Parts: sequence; structure tokens; C-alpha cells
Amino acid sequence: MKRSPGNNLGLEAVALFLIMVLLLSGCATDSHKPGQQETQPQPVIQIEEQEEVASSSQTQVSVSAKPAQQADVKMKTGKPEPEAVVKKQNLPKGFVYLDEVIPSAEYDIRYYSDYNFIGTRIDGYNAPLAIMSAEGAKALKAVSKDLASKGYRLKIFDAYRPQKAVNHFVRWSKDSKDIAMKEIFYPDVAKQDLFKGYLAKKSGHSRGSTVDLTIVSAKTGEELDMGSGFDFLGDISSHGSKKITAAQTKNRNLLKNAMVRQGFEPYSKEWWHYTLKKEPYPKKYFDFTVE
Ligand SMILES: C[C@@H](N)C(=O)N[C@H](C)C(=O)O
Ligand SMILES: [Zn+2]
Repeated sequence: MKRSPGNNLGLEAVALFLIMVLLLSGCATDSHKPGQQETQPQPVIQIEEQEEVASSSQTQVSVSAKPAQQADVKMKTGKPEPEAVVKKQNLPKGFVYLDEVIPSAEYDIRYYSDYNFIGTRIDGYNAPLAIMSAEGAKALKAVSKDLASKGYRLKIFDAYRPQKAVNHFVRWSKDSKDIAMKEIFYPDVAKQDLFKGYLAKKSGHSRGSTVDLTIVSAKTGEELDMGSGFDFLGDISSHGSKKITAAQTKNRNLLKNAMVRQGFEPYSKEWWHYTLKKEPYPKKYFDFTVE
């Protein structure tokens, strides 16, 4: 087949184009030789690094934070950003939010979470907040100051507890099949016996001047070893238990003495539970929601 001049010109142009492509691609591979460092970071790599940091921190940080902020928070503090809590501010007269009176304390409101002896959020806890009578809060602030001078801070698990929460406990106790948290919180006590001392159908907490708490080191933030955890419903949690070490007894006594000095009364079966002796509402069981 004869080729026209026009065809020849076309072939030459294609050959020239191919040569140029080959030359250019040769230059590109040269700049990625092993061991050779790039002087300019590649934008693609930067994005991948950012995504990596953000996603690895996601499990540790509250869901309300955006990924980029999460990474930032983790790098600056090493701790996840606490969940933002909006207060309804409609407390009955005579009650206060504890975090406003004792901002130095830690708040781990277990009945708002599902890490408690039932395993779900408890009725009446719409926010992870601790509420108390003004008198109870004032006395607790004095406890906090006393312990601060010794290098400790308070950690609050529960304070005012609405009657509807107590009713939830009662309802749950009647379902013998629901023992999801037995191994962790009451391995040695039959569920139907929990109301024989470990739980109350009418609780001091609903009167507003009872608090469940422990002590943490101000330096490390670690809880003091009390020999059993909060809400471990069993023998070992009693004051004077022989099942714990001398150091654990000393820690329980540190809390007990500080609380008693400010007018609180301990509860024999639970080292973490204290009621203000001169409580302002000794006969009233409140039912307003924690929010
Ligand atoms: C459940 C525990 N935290 C508690 O507070 N127990 C006492 C007896 C109560 O229910 O008042
Ligand atoms: Zn209690």
C-alpha cells in the first residue's frame, strides 16, 4: 500500500510524541529512587497522615468532637475532650449542681452511663450531672478542700437520685433473667437479695443529701485503691471488711474521716455512700429529673 506524504507526516508526529512521553516519564521515575528524600512533601501524603491521626483518636474522644479537633485535643492534653453537657437550670429551690460548687472534683455519673449494675442508663438521668441540696454541697466542698490540702480530689459517682431511678432498680430486680452485669457488680449476691442492704426502695439519695464518691490522687488522677469498686455489691465493700489490705483500709478511712468531720454519716455496707446528718429534707423523696 502506497503511503501519501500526509500519512508520512502523521507517523513522524506520532513518533515524536512517543519519544517525548518516554523522556518525560524517565525523569519522573528518577526522582523516586530508593533512599532519596523528597525536598517538598507531597500533598497526597499529607492528607493521608491527617486522616490516620484523626481516625486513630476517634475511639478515645467524645462523639460530639469533629475528627480534626479530636486529634488536636488528644495531642495537647492526652485525654479525650469531655462530653459537652447542657444544663436545664430548672432545679427546685434549695438544690445545686455539684460541679458549680466543686469544680475540682471528677464526675463519673454511672447511672447516666451503661456501666452500672443494670447495664443500661437509668430512668431519670438525662445528663451526666450531680445535683445535691445546697447544704450537702457546702459540706462536701469542705471535704474537698480538706482533701485537696493532702493532695487529693473527689470523684463523684452519684448524688441526688430521682425516685423514678429507684423505681427502675426495683423493676429490674424483679426480672430474674436480666443478669447482664452480675459478674462485675454482684457475683456473690442473689439478685433478689440486693434490696436486703445494697439497694433501697426509698433511698437517701432521693432526699438530696446523700452522695456516692471516692478519692483520686491530684497528681496522677488515679482512684485510690479501696479494695472494691464503686457499686460492687458484696461483703468486701463493708466498712471494716477483713477481706481487704491495711493500705485499702487506710484509703477507706481517709475518705470516711474527711466525710465524718464535715457532718456526713457513713453507710456500713458501702464504703462510697454518705448522708449528711443534718439533711434539710429528711422526709421528702424527690422525683425531678437529673438534667
Ligand atoms: C446502689 C448504691 N449505689 C446505693 O446507693 N445503695 C443505697 C443503699 C441506696 O440505694 O440508697
Ligand atoms: Zn449511695
